[in-house]
Amino acid sequence: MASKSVSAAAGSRQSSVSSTGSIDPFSVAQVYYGPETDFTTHKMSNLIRTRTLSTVQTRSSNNTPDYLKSVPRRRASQDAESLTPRKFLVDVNLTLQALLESEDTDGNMQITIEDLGPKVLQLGTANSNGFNKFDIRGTYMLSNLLQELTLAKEYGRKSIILDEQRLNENPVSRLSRLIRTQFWDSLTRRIDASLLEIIAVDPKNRSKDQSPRIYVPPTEKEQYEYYVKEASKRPHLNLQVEYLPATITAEWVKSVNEKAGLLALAMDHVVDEFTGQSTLRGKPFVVPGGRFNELYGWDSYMIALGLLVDGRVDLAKGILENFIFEINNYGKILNANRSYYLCRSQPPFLTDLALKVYEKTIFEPGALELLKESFKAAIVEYKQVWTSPPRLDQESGLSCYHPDGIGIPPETEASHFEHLLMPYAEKHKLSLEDFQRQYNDGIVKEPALDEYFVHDRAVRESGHDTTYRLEKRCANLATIDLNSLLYKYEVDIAHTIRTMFGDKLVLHDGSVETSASWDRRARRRKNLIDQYLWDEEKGMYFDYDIVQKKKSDYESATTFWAMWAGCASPKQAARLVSDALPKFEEFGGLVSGTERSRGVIGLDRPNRQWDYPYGWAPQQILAWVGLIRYGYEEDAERLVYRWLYMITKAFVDYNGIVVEKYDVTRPVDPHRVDAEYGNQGSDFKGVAKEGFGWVNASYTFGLTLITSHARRALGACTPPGLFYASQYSYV
Ligand SMILES: OC[C@H]1O[C@H](O[C@H]2O[C@H](CO)[C@@H](O)[C@H](O)[C@H]2O)[C@H](O)[C@@H](O)[C@@H]1O
Ligand SMILES: [Ca+2]
Repeated sequence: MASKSVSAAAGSRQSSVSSTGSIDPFSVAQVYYGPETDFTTHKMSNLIRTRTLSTVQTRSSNNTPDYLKSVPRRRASQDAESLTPRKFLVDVNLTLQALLESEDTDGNMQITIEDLGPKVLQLGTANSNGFNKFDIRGTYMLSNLLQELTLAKEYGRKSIILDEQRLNENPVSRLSRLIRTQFWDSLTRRIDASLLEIIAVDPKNRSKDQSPRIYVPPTEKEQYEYYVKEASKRPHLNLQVEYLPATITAEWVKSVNEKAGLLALAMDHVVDEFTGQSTLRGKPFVVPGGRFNELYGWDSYMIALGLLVDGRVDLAKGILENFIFEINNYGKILNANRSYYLCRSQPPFLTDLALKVYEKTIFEPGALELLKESFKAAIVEYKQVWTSPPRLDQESGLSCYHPDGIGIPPETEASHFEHLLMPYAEKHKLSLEDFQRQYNDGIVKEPALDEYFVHDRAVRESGHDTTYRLEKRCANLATIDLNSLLYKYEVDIAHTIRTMFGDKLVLHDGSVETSASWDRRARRRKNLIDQYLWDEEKGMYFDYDIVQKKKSDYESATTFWAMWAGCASPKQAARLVSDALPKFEEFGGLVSGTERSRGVIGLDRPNRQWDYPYGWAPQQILAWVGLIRYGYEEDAERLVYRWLYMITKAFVDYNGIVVEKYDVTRPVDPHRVDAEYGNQGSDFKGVAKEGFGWVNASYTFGLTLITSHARRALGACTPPGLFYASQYSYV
């Protein structure tokens, strides 16, 4: 590990105050509301004065605050005609109070289209010393005002000069700017002392023992000593540092469910800039957000796509290095790095991530070495996780999601299994809580439940937790999703070994890999996918049930993953576009599964979040890339537009909201999802600071796939039907 010196903050933050004292109206909150721009402490008249100033008023009124008395002001009458952007002089607390009182009529600390206020508030201009008033009108501007005031208050500001441009910014520019300059930073974590207070927090942990805990692999002695030392420096944290056993079994994982903890990740040796001593620093990564405050498997891949567009290669690389660490120390890329996820993985995307990071770092020292380490790790993961028992179905040669584990997944929301477990609790005359404990401890035996949880854990490994597609049978399904991803691994490994490593890659155990065997694996898997998963009559792929020995009939948007991976023939791709796509295309993009496949829902059969009518970012991204790969650019662009429109519209109408998933059939409030644990990302007061990882990424990435014309239409919130009707007569 190379020595680096510790730098203070994440790379994207720069001062936006120029030498003349003027501030970029779109600078990050930290700068915009930071001490540099505080005109009450600095005499920064340029912050207030607009450049068109022609006549200066020197007279101060009696109620002019002291800090403004020396400030030159423009002739009041010019404000109304000014072509230059306005600046407002705002008393933060008073304005915030007035704004919430009149506009947040439902009292949820957000200003949305559901609030019934007058939708107008006056602000005084800075040049007139607040005398000339202008209307701030409409939900979008008022909610932006709420967001800005909330931030200003958090930065301790009592008064601010606020650029009108910050309130009426094009929503596409605003959202992509916030993602780029703020959301990624808010979601960035590293596992080390600098962030322990934040990263140790686990809203999913319901165990009695709530002490923060970190588990360290037995071979990482240096990390262990580091954490022990850091824990002793922070006794208030009560951080428990523990070694993991050399062999991790399902029994052991279950045994620590009441002592849940973080799992250590990759670290660098660095020189502490304050002490000059060598120390460790965690490699950064980005969490999904909401209740998900750890490094996730497939979320991270999607997030990395956005990071790479936004120039945050450091973070994408950190994710990659942490994945390699996980494979080398935990045997797999984990569902996420908490103890209760130790037996479980998630959909694999490592080879594609490694190639994308390599493309962006090609001229950096160590780039090829990192690519090599990534591919060595991917081969180990492929062989030991995805194509070994119990995940490999020997008979078909295809793979299934099928993690190990015992008992009830402890990370789920408390009520998730109530409906399922209540009859068992009644049968054993136990309270629900006692039944759960006794069942987990093996005191009461219920083989049917054991079987249920094998599949439930598999559902969670699939990332599609939960859906009627997979319930009660996931471990028996050779899914089109997983097998497409494994095909992509095989193709990537063959190609990379051949073109980058002289057709020879020596693994850590000394074994040698060449491209030929990976070419063969890919060819074989394509044949198996055609044989077991392709339905010629329906023109799409389905999952294959290895026990019932027949295809499932659930229509899932994962059918398009075959196009992403490149394992569909051009003819199959054409059928997917003509026959399957119309089944999934909804107002806001692709729906996870069709309504017909989901079936009737009701009190006894509640909605599942990965079923109709919900749409998820990874489904959109993989389909877009797949469609483009086969030349269906128009279809891809239309789907991108639908998805981005839905996100933008919710962002505009609902106080800057960006959530985990959307109801793609609802044009008005698509963020409203109450299935399972609700929607992550919606629970904020005043201002959203994180969005949600993969949705942020889908936005950033999606914008690279549409024309500038479409981007302009999006900024004007032009509904998809209207936008495409203006372009193509057939829509
Ligand atoms: O706690 C319930 C489940 O939550 C996770 O699943 C959901 O969020 C993940 C993070 O965004 C995402 O990867 C997954 O696709 C979502 O369904 C977690 O992964 C599950 O294991 C967990 O049981
Ligand atoms: Ca409200």
